Amino acid sequence: MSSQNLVTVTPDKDNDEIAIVTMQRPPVNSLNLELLQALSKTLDELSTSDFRAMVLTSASPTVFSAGLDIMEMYKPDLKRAEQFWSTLQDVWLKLFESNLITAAAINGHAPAGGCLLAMSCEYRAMVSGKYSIGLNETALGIVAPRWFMDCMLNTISQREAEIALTTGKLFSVEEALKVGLIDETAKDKEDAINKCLGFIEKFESIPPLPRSMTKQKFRANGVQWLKANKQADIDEFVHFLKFPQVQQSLEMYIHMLKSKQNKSE
Ligand SMILES: CCCCCCCCCCCC/C=C/CC(=O)SCCNC(=O)CCNC(=O)[C@H](O)C(C)(C)COP(=O)(O)OP(=O)(O)OC[C@H]1O[C@@H](n2cnc3c(N)ncnc32)[C@H](O)[C@@H]1OP(=O)(O)O
Repeated sequence: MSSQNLVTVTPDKDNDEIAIVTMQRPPVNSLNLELLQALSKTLDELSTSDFRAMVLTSASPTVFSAGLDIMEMYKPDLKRAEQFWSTLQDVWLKLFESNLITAAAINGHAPAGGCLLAMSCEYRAMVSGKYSIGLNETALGIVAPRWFMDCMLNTISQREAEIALTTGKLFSVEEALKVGLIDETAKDKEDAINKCLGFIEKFESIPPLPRSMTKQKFRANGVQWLKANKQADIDEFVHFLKFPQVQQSLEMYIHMLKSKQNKSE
């Protein structure tokens, strides 16, 4: 699939000022460099378009996004790894600070980087079912970057966030609702999108500029550190990929994911 098709943007059928942004990198929307570049380009285009709101969702029936593509971190080409991390930083900053009203229709699992994308939006509706969402990095033997943590702190309480991050917790849909990691549950993807549209409707009579400036002021503390430390953060990521124990943890995790599949065949 060409990178142009990795993300699609379609106007909502009843309101052409709302963009439905769909990630479609089968099977699980894992965020590789190309998907991140497509998201980054989409966010640039949306920022200069007539759209005033967006709903982020996925074309997969069971996965919103499986997070970062592990293969970008396992035995990586270090130049590509730098570009990968820098693009992830850009996507996060563009989405977290977007002038648009942003909502996530989480139609399946959203671990790690998938949870980051959802938390970067202003509102989350998640389809009920045996899905999970959270920042599970420590369970993989890796450490969520500080700005992932800041993003979680913009969503749930410091205490819940610290326990969730240190334990690598993946929340069930019900647990996520209880701590406020998601705002509402939905019966299916269409219902999740409708709930996002309901959230967006709240701003019907609010002028866009004061709205987005207020949002950005609220979010300024969360982005401050990354903006001041972009290169140091990339260097740390690349340095961290060189640790043998990190590569070993990733290798074990990849085997675990593959053997899980073999068992169910
Ligand atoms: C110690 C020193 C510290 C110094 C600190 C420095 C700080 C540096 C910062 C580093 C931080 C890095 C941050 C990372 C964030 C991330 O996002 S890591 C990714 C985490 N993601 C996951 O854990 C999810 C893994 N996937 C799953 O759990 C499941 O796939 C699913 C629940 C999402 C879906 O399940 P199911 O529908 O049953 O599909 P599967 O059969 O499992 O998968 C299908 C297919 O996709 C492959 N796959 C799944 N996830 C990924 C992925 N994330 N990346 C790449 N590939 C993935 C899976 O292997 C299957 O492949 P095959 O069909 O077998 O080929």
